[in-house]
Amino acid sequence: MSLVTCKGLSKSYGDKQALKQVDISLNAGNPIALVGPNGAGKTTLFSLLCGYIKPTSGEISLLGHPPGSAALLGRIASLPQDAQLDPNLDVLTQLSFFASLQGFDSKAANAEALRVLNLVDLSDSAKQKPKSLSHGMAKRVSIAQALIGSPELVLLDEPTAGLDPANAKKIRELVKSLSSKTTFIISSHNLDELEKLCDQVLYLEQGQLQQSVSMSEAQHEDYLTVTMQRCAPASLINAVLGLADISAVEERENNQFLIKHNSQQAYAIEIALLQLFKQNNWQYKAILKGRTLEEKLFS
Ligand SMILES: Nc1ncnc2c1ncn2[C@@H]1O[C@H](COP(=O)(O)OP(=O)(O)OP(=O)(O)O)[C@@H](O)[C@H]1O
Repeated sequence: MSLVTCKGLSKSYGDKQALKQVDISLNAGNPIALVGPNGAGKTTLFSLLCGYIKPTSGEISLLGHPPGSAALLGRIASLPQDAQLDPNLDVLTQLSFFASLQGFDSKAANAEALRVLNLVDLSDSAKQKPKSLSHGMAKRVSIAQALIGSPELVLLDEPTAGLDPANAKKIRELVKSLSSKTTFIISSHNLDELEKLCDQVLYLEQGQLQQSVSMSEAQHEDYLTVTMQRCAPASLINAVLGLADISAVEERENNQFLIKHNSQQAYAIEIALLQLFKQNNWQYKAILKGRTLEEKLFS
């Protein structure tokens, strides 16, 4: 069964049309990215999926049910961009309360709250009140809240925004580790992060779904992306262009080069590149099959 289906989905706020005729069909599986510039309609789409707001026109089905239906209780959850914790209740009490709203009895609700706190590595903070938590810890508590009841679908609106790299990494690892049972849809402006996590990327712009990119297809593309330590770009470009089956080499930021080839066997190009680097004593940082997400979306 399709996890999420949207047909002709539109949403207007007064005369501002935030979403325009969006069609989406998503299946359960690896995390899915939702990308787009500020104001593109990402939060509006999440709010519609959660049933917080109603579409102006069009249809939405989640696991075969309309948003907000009782059949979805505990099966879908979200981390809103501006998620707030109750300042008066300690973390464990509020998570237990949310678990009890899902039907857990008091003992099970407590156990479930501890389970999700453990998932976000905050068991030791169970008795803390939100004001004593750092921004990163508070975000992790909100993510824990979204994980109560092990939902099948979790919508994360900018889950790592404002987090330091170590906390952001923890969130990514958590998402990865839960991905076999839960499908995450993640809205973020951090393309590097999404690239690490997601297989499919939805790109919204001015309320319209402009692209749906599959990251796994990248491996079948005729591109390699090479990031060098330090090098003379002109020499590198000339030398790579001199290899067999190379049709173009373009320089990008930070010593990154996009290499387009027309070989059926990408590995032959990789070997030739490594030999070239050795001959010239050039050090590389990374070789990526295909193009980066940024390249796919914006070039
Ligand atoms: N409650 C509202 N009333 C009026 N206009 C709104 C409302 N919510 C959103 N909008 C408008 O709808 C458009 C889409 O907003 P939305 O918040 O969905 O974008 P977004 O992609 O999530 O942006 P960001 O990346 O900045 O979070 C914007 O032009 C925004 O100003």
